[in-house]
Amino acid sequence: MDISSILQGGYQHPLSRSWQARRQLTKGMLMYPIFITDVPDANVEIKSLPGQRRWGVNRIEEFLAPLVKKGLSSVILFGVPVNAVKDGRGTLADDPNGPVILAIKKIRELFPSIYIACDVCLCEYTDHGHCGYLNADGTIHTEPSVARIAEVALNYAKAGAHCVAPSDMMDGRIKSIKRSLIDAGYGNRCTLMSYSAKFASALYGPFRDAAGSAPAFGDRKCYQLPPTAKGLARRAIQRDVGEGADIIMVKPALPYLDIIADAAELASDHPLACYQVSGEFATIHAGAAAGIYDLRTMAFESVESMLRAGATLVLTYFTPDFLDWLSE
Ligand SMILES: NCC(=O)CCC(=O)O
Ligand SMILES: [Zn+2]
Ligand SMILES: [Zn+2]
Repeated sequence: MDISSILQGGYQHPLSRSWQARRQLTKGMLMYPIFITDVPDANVEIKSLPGQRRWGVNRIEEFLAPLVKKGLSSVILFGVPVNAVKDGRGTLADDPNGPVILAIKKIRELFPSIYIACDVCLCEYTDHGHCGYLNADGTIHTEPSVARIAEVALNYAKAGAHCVAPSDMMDGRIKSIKRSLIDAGYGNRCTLMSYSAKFASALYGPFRDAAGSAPAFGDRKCYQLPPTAKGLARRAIQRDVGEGADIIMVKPALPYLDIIADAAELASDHPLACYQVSGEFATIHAGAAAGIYDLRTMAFESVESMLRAGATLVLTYFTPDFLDWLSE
């Protein structure tokens, strides 16, 4: 055989196979999405997300302590009001006695090593379930939405969040959040991670069930990106870099690897996150349960593909599993 034909000599050993990766999955790249409810003692199974639960603030220690021991380094918080009454402005989002603010303080106190990010959006807290304020005709009213989202983000920063991550997709919110963080003295104390390219995806189904955030009417297609929209995604990424985002995110992850690769090129000097969303996680579980593949092998393949595309940080419900698998 010709010299130039032979590749297999380069990956015949597990170690030389590991060198083929530009970037290896490590525990520090994993950010774990967690659901905190306003029922302080809650520990409730989320049926649509295998192994995931809604926790009350009083249960955070028992929930996180074993994971911290295994090397958990960061979480992203989602508040789930189940008792309180929602309104049009999402008052519950930054209620000083609401689940997110209380959880930030509790985690800072119990686990000072954990990096705490907070999802910032209004959909879990508004009576209409949309991510911003609405005009009478149901369209998004951008300016007051952005002002309110910036207010919520600042209140999370004041409570001690290391990172605020707006997922609402309102135009101009990155600039507005950055400005309000700086003006309040948090510019150098809080990271701004933008869900820059968040697509209107079928894969959020289990999350809406978990967080109670399904829109009461209509859909999110006028603010989340159309799945076909490579150009809009590239423009959103460039805009958010220009508006002061510290981290860029693409979401969902596996069906949008080309967008991750685009973001790696357009925001090459930024950390790049991707979110393996609820439907991706549930699908991998369902496929494994159906005997299509081995769960662990598929979980690694999915996340390693994201790293190959350019991600440096992965938000995933597989985090507890990876902490086990990466410890072996
Ligand atoms: N802001 C979070 C979502 O919109 C959904 C995430 C998921 O489906 O896991
Ligand atoms: Zn939302
Ligand atoms: Zn959301």
